Amino acid sequence: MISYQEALRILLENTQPLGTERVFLKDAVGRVLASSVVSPEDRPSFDNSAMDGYAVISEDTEGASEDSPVLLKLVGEVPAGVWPSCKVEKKTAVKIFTGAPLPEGADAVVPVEYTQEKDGYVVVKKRVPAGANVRRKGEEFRRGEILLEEGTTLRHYEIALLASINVVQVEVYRRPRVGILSTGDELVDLGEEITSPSQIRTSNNYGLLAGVILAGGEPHLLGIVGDEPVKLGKLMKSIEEYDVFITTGGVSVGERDLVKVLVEEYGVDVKFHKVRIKPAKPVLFGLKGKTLFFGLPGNPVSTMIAFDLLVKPALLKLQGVRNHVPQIQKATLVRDFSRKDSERLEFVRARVWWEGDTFLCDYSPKTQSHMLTSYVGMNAYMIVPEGVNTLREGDRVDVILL
Ligand SMILES: Nc1nc2c(c(=O)[nH]1)N[C@H]1C(S)=C(S)[C@@H](COP(=O)(O)OP(=O)(O)OC[C@H]3O[C@@H](n4cnc5c(N)ncnc54)[C@H](O)[C@@H]3O)O[C@H]1N2
Ligand code: MOO
Repeated sequence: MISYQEALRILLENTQPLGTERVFLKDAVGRVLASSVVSPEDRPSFDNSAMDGYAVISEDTEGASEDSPVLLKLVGEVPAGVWPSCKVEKKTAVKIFTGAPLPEGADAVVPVEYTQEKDGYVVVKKRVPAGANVRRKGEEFRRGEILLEEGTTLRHYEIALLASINVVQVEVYRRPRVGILSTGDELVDLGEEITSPSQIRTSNNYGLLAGVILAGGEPHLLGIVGDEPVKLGKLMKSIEEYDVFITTGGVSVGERDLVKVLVEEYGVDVKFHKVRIKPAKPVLFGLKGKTLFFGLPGNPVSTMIAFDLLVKPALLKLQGVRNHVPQIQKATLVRDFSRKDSERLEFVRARVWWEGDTFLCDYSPKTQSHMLTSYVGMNAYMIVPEGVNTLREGDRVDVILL
């Protein structure tokens, strides 16, 4: 059985970014840039005021204070959006508003709070050095400068920046199309009637749907199949219509475990089956043509963990995200943890929080792989290394934020 690191390596080696497309900026939220964006202009594009106040020649304010103010003649006014028609000359000032272009001759702005207007003059009660409260042309960035690198995920900050340089459409990686299929004779879909006490409600396909959306993919629910070879065969033949195909259940060692048989019958080239992780040990990964095929274990927590640790990094890499591997942080454990079996790297649902300047970690009392409530109120996985049975209060532990 291979380690998680080895599984991740094999998976990412077989995962390459998808093609690209152009989308309108308003549809690009959460998408990943497929080419770097270069600025077509300087920002600011002209010298302008950072404050409401008076544009002045800084030297004219020399020595100005509350007790000995200086008097400057008011020669005009520039609101934002208007190009100044007046000039600032020695011993004069121009009334100016935030964002308005700095008139010729001025090199500083006195905020309105330190002034008083009187009979066509401004009383200046504070000295301002050259450049004070002025936003210089090109001080933020220059025309021709790379503003956003290829591989950047577009959050609201990047969308605002792109709008500010008039990017109407943007080149992004295609979203992965993800087929999601639940297998199991015992499963009953949402809203359908349970007709026998041995049946259970499906949750994996809906959990995966949500996970795929949050990871930037486009989920396609393919429903549930039990022991229905014709339906299953038809679905398995459609694998290559998707960039990623996920099944849940039937991947373990039981005689009735379908997926293992199916991958052979339908020509999935299996790259690994079983990883030394807990839960989700029986996870299977392979390729059918260019499609990434994941057989996730049926236990609901195992499905979620296999998704977070393997499927999600692949989805991110398919979209061109640079940092696609789960990021590990350190936290201080607040309570002893112990387990009997130490063969596998274990991912325990946990909660992390700051207390003063210490990042603390506690874990869910529910550690088993059929208990979805083990996620309730939790925001991290606490990682228990292979070969370790006990973690002590005060130990620094590895955590992955959910
Ligand atoms: N003899 C052994 N038995 C098992 C082993 C093993 O090594 N030897 N591994 C165990 C581990 S670990 C896991 S995880 C499970 C995974 O098994 P399968 O992937 O074959 O999953 P199923 O048997 O089909 O189902 C397991 C469990 O999950 C429930 N399930 C399935 N699909 C859904 C769904 N869509 N929504 C909600 N719950 C679902 C199913 O009813 C079962 O309770 O195998 C262990 N066995
Ligand atoms: O790996 Mo199973 O996922 O332990 O429950």
